[in-house]
Amino acid sequence: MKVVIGCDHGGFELKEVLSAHLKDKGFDVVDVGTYDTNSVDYPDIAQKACEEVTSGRCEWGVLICGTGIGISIAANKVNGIRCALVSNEYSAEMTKRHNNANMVAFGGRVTGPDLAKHILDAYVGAEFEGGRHEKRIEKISALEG
Ligand SMILES: O=C(CO)[C@H](O)[C@H](O)[C@H](O)COP(=O)(O)O
Repeated sequence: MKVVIGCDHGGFELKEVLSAHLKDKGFDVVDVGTYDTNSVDYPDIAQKACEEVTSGRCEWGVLICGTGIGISIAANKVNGIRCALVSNEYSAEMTKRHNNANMVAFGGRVTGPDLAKHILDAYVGAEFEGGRHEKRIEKISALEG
């Protein structure tokens, strides 16, 4: 399965860790940058990564900035993207089960690499439940511009 990963300079180190982790788990990882710690603007990276998902080229994606806040705010402006900022395993699991989030965001300056890998695994291992949650997601989509 193809997935996308992207980060700004504040998320670069964690992106390298999570990208390698996803590859170890057998994912085909599309890395849209950034590729070093030079300063970049997270909305540009969010836009590139979201295009991979909304186009259907990638099934879902991971975004990382310093806190995960800016890049998740930017991603959630893109029609069709439901990006959850996750800092614990329960939320990561539930955002797949209830929100069918197609992107998850991390704070590279907030969440350590080992915890981040566990959180990502919780998201990857969960399934969307459908049912009553479908209608709620439809209502989220109806809010899109
Ligand atoms: O968007 C953010 C804050 O919500 C991210 O943490 C950014 O990575 C951060 O703002 C970048 O800050 P910097 O001082 O330019 O490194």
